[in-house]
Amino acid sequence: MAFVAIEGIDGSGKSTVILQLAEMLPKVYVTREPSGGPIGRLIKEWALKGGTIDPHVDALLFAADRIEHYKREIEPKVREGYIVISERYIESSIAYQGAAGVPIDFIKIINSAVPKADITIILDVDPEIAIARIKQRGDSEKYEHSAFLKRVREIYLQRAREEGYPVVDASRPPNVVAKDVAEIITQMLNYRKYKGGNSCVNRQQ
Ligand SMILES: Nc1ncnc2c1ncn2[C@@H]1O[C@H](COP(=O)(O)OP(=O)(O)OP(=O)(O)O)[C@@H](O)[C@H]1O
Ligand SMILES: Cc1cn([C@H]2C[C@H](O)[C@@H](COP(=O)(O)O)O2)c(=O)[nH]c1=O
Repeated sequence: MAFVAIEGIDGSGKSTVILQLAEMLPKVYVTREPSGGPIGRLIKEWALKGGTIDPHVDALLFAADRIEHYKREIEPKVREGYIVISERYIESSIAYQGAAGVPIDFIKIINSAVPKADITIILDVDPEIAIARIKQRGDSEKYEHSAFLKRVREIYLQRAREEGYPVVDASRPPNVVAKDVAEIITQMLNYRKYKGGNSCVNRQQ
């Protein structure tokens, strides 16, 4: 049916919003990156725990995980008629590995084996708020530092301007954020229907 990517810095509220979207929209399949596959597990258990020595390696691992994830899980579920909602996709690599110093053209090339999501939505929040939320949650990962997340946020916002991605103010209460995101998805899906057929909103990189 359609493939939606929900993006944003750590602690922006992606998991919280996606849980609510699954109640608000019909026939939703929820997934995330890093995926639950072997490369995703390697990322979670090794790369995100500080195992890699160069951010190009992170970029390559995330791209490899994504290709497997898209071909094994996302594409089949879209074909079965689901609205597939992924927490993170290509824009996460552009924002995080870009902020870590990997050239964006390199990231685009290694991700060129998979299409862009039909709909990409950025949840935007000040990194200080996000960090406070993460601290409350009680765990902390490699990228969860204010200065780094500021750079990640800037790249997300720049990409939103360039690509026309909707940006949602995620500093508001979760149910308000989820309602906005559900409305954007519904409107974009209706527009797609009106334009005719199942063609995707944007498939180029
Ligand atoms: N809109 C909100 N207002 C206040 N707190 C929120 C909001 N959304 C989420 N939270 C809380 O902030 C914390 C992080 O939320 P969540 O896990 O949904 O973020 P995330 O973007 O998925 O984070 P990560 O990328 O690190 O997995 C959780 O404790 C959650 O309850
Ligand atoms: C897909 C992807 C993820 N990351 C980073 C972003 C987060 O810090 C972690 C994922 O963990 P979370 O459960 O979402 O907190 O990985 C990245 O740097 N590049 C990527 O492509």
